[in-house]
Amino acid sequence: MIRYKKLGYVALNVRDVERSAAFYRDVVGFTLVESSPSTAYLTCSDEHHCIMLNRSEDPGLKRIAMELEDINQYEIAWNHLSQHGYHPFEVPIEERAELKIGKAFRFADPHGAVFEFYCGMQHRPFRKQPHPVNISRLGHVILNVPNLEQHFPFYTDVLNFKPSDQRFNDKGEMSFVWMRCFPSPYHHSFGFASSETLKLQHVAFMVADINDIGIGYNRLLAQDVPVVCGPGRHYASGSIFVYFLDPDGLTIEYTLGMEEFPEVGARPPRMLDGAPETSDMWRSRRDPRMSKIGSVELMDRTNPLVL
Ligand SMILES: CC(C)c1ccc(C(=O)O)c(O)c1O
Ligand SMILES: [Fe+2]
Repeated sequence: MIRYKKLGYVALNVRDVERSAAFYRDVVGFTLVESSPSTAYLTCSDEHHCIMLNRSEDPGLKRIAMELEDINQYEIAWNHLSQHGYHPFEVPIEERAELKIGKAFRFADPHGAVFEFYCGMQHRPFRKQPHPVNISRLGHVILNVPNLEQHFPFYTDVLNFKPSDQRFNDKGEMSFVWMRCFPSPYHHSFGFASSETLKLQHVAFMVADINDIGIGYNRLLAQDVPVVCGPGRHYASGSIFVYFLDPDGLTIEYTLGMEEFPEVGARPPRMLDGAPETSDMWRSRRDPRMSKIGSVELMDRTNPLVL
């Protein structure tokens, strides 16, 4: 089965790369590594990037990139996906050189969303730029997806994601699942919400301590950034959160603290209640603009190399 190091980076489509790069650097707390009118790379560690911004008229998710545990996983993952009828294709060396990543391939999940699996990213011998909010890592990506229950086995059996918790509706259908990319310990790197349409619901960044939540929240308010929910506390992972909107209206979450799972002997997934307290034990108000914007770019099957 496929083994991962982590959720590696998220590629977002934004209308104005320069505007968004400045927002993610100055407001959110990332270090800007490289920027052009078409693409920007930002980081929160000594790796080259954990966010890539791509110019597009349709803001949302371009792709999700997972770092495999090691080079041995490349062939294992390639073969496994091929055997299950998903058709991986290699990322050409010129593009890998731009992305500063090792061997990599891409494929589309059952909804058409683009995943990239790569082996290692260049490290930079620089410290990150000091910022009042200390972001420690890319946390998770949540997608709204149609036919969740039907496609759930793709994420468990093919991708080897493990469910940490699930929620069911009154009809007994799965309405939400939080999943970790094995053997990453974090409660979830992905969440899938049952929905009529495919959409990026939000992207979360983990911060270092409670002061980052408080300082970050007050900075968002002071800079007139729409805070759309929180501060609050999730029941599932136990994390403390604040959600806000980026310049395109994409929903971003600062999150702190998350249950961690051992590789062996992890607790089974829980069935969680559908009450609002499951989402937020503190019951903070949710702004209707939350998670309204966020297209998911689909795999261009006619010309995969342009992705
Ligand atoms: C309300 C959203 C979908 C949600 C719920 C729970 C958690 C968590 O337990 O960490 C999240 O991160 C969420 O974004
Ligand atoms: Fe979240």
